[in-house]
Amino acid sequence: MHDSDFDVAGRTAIVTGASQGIGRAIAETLATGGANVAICSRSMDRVGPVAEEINDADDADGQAIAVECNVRERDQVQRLVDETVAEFGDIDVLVNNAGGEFVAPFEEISANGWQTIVDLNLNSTVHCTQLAGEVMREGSGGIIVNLSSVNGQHAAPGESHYGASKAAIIRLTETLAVEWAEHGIRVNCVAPGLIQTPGVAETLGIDSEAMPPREATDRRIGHAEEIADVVRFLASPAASFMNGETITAKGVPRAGNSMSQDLGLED
Ligand SMILES: CCC/C=C/C(=O)SCCNC(=O)CCNC(=O)[C@H](O)C(C)(C)COP(=O)([O-])OP(=O)([O-])OC[C@H]1O[C@@H](n2cnc3c(N)ncnc32)[C@H](O)[C@@H]1OP(=O)([O-])[O-]
Ligand SMILES: NC(=O)C1=CN([C@@H]2O[C@H](COP(=O)(O)OP(=O)(O)OC[C@H]3O[C@@H](n4cnc5c(N)ncnc54)[C@H](OP(=O)(O)O)[C@@H]3O)[C@@H](O)[C@H]2O)C=CC1
Repeated sequence: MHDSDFDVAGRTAIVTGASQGIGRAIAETLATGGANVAICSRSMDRVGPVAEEINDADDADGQAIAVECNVRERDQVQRLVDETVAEFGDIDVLVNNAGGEFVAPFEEISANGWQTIVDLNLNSTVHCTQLAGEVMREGSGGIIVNLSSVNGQHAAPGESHYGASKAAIIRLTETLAVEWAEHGIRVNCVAPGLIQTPGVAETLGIDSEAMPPREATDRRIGHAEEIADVVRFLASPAASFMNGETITAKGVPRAGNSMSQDLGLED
């Protein structure tokens, strides 16, 4: 009989952008599964308490450290990598989660506005992957999970900069899966649909108290934990034959078939 192995216990994972939302849920899920997590955000005041909560939780076997790191700054990413190795000895898993956007028509996005979103989503993923990847290539390999978006798979008005950066992450994932296979590194991607997070709540004013449960299959917004569970699968031996893939997790969108309808950008 085959016994599936979804175990992440004893692994060391970096999760970027983990002070709230999807990143926080990923860190908590991996730590509950016994992984040690190095989590970062731009503010120690915001990410520090998340690490404390993980370390104090009875149901989380893994340990957490918090690092203040703006992933747009390569030297700060190097510090994140160095502090992770100093604390836990290695890096087995990298989750490139930090990201964000503003919604604006293409003609209204300034050169700096475009650069900001490409830096935040794509170039940050490059910095983290190159610097953590160096540790993985010199060691015994590793697993990289990137956060794209359904807006990286399909067009949505107001999302040209975000969509382009998230689409590029999908192609980067596919390319690195091929280039780094010989180093024992698997690289995969998750493309979430609309997920209830503080970032989205702020943008769309969605009330988290009114969230339908995970069991609900009809049109709804997703829970951050529903993305975290996909990441945990990709970070586990159960996903050993997954490489260069993008898993879409979008349920049935609330307003129809696209996130832009949810955002009121399309009829
Ligand atoms: C929502 C559904 C899909 C979900 C996706 C998610 O990721 S969900 C969760 C994700 N959560 C979030 O996304 C969190 C919410 N978003 C944010 O925190 C920020 O908007 C940011 C991270 C995107 C940029 O922050 P920052 O402090 O680094 O940047 P800054 O303020 O210094 O501006 C830099 C440039 O951008 C320009 N610009 C900025 N806004 C607009 C606009 N509305 N219109 C036009 N332009 C705009 C600004 O004018 C400036 O250019 P300028 O004038 O110098 O030529
Ligand atoms: N929510 C959704 O519907 C969807 C989200 N996604 C993607 O999932 C990821 C997480 O989104 P979500 O949880 O909603 O986002 P939130 O805005 O709720 O949280 C973003 C997290 O990233 C951190 N962060 C932002 N900028 C930086 C930076 N420069 N350096 C380090 N950390 C940073 C924030 O921490 P702090 O402010 O403390 O720095 C925060 O912890 C993003 O990549 C997003 O594009 C994709 C599809 C849909």
